[in-house]
Amino acid sequence: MTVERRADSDPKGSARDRAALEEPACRPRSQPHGTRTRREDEPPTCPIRVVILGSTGSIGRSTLEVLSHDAQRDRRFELLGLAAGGNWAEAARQVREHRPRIVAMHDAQAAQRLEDALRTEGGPFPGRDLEIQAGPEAVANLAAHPQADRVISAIVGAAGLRATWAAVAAGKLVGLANKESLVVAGALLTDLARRTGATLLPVDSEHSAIFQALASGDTSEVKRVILTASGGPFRGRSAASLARVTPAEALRHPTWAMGPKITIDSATLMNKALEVIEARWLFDLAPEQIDVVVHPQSVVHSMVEFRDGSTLAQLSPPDMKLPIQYALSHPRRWEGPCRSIDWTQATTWTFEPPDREAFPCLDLGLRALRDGGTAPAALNAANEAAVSLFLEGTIGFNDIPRALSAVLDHHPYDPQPSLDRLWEVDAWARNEVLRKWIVSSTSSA
Ligand SMILES: NC(=O)C1=CN([C@@H]2O[C@H](COP(=O)(O)OP(=O)(O)OC[C@H]3O[C@@H](n4cnc5c(N)ncnc54)[C@H](OP(=O)(O)O)[C@@H]3O)[C@@H](O)[C@H]2O)C=CC1
Ligand SMILES: CC(=O)[C@@H](O)[C@H](O)COP(=O)(O)O
Ligand SMILES: [Mn+2]
Repeated sequence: MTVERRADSDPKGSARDRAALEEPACRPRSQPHGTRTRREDEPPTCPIRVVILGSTGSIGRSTLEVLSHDAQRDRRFELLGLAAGGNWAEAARQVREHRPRIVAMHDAQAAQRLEDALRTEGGPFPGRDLEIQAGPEAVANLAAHPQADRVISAIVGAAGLRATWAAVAAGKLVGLANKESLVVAGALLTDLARRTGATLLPVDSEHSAIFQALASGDTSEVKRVILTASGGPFRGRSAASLARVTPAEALRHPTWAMGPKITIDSATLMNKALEVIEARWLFDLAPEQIDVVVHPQSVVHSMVEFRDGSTLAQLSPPDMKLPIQYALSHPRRWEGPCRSIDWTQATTWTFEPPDREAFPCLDLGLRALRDGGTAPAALNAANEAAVSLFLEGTIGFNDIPRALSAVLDHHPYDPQPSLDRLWEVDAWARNEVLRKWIVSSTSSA
């Protein structure tokens, strides 16, 4: 019998069950951030009102699939609101199918197009059944909505920080996919969570795996965590052979279907660099306690090695709906749309060290983590700018790490930046990449 069933039949559960449910998010006994609140100590009260930030993206759409599956069975979730950037057509489709009460579009014109489309096509009627809001403040307000029980933060890039910040400031349970929030402002965001009682529940598959494996222990008992990396589409290739790879080739991820920015990050291994920094803040680990191993099958999502020599891992077929659902149901586990591993099939899982020469972004991330202060924010902004330039064909694949290295060498370092300072450095780094790399690519053309 599972803990879940016991707790259902006896609302108070056994002493052991109650202790299990009292484990706070991300730091089973000694929290890295967030103070334990009564809300976290208890199983979620249904229906759980959900807000999805970045609903039109890959994680956003997977979250809606989790909610759809639930709507046909258990009705444990209720969709309160959606936020997106500019894709009004997808937002309109989502509104018709999922009937949120609020939609916030970052782009004001997109909000108007959405409203026009819904008025002409029928369905939820703007102003009566549906509130449509526009602009970055509307997105942040939705993230902090008083009726939101859980907020899935899945806007891509540093652009997601403002809404993540608003949700954390409002003391929410935040399912965090937007790793860049922690990369840019990990110290400030986790400090804010500690003060407001907010909880960051990892959605990123590796961090969800670590979080799940940690349930049996305590971060003070952890020797190290090992993040798995697929190795991306160019695993096994030399640096020289990567010089002329195209965006289309880099977008062909071997195991995951994701948005374009994170897919390029996977190809450069920058995604793993960002994830090392994310793990540092989620689990309050020293940089030396975070390792990376390449596991091309993406079934073992990460491992925790404890002091006694035991290693625990979390395994499942590669499908983001599982960590998303766990961030929505934690501390419970519910039936959902994900299948489990088929143990009747002969299979081989392999592990190998990452190639740090061909993929220098990994070590650039470690360098930024060790430097601390503004370094990770500068690195992240430079990466966002460089990935955009690569995707539009302006720079080559190997120019991405070159651009990041140049920004780390020259950025105006501040060891203890305020949030405003971090935004200044973010703008400086983007500008630096555009200035230097666009000028050099046009002069060499
Ligand atoms: N995809 C995955 O499997 C995984 C993703 N992640 C992380 O989750 C986040 C989202 O990734 P993914 O879903 O792949 O990205 P996508 O590119 O697929 O989606 C990005 C979403 O962000 C929205 N958006 C962009 N800018 C803004 C803005 N300024 N205000 C409001 N919304 C905005 C987009 O809206 P619109 O399209 O309407 O403009 C879209 O809904 C990233 O941080 C990524 O690293 C982590 C682990 C796995
Ligand atoms: C699904 C997920 O969590 C991604 O961050 C994934 O890890 C990307 O794959 P890589 O391991 O190739 O970076
Ligand atoms: Mn990941």
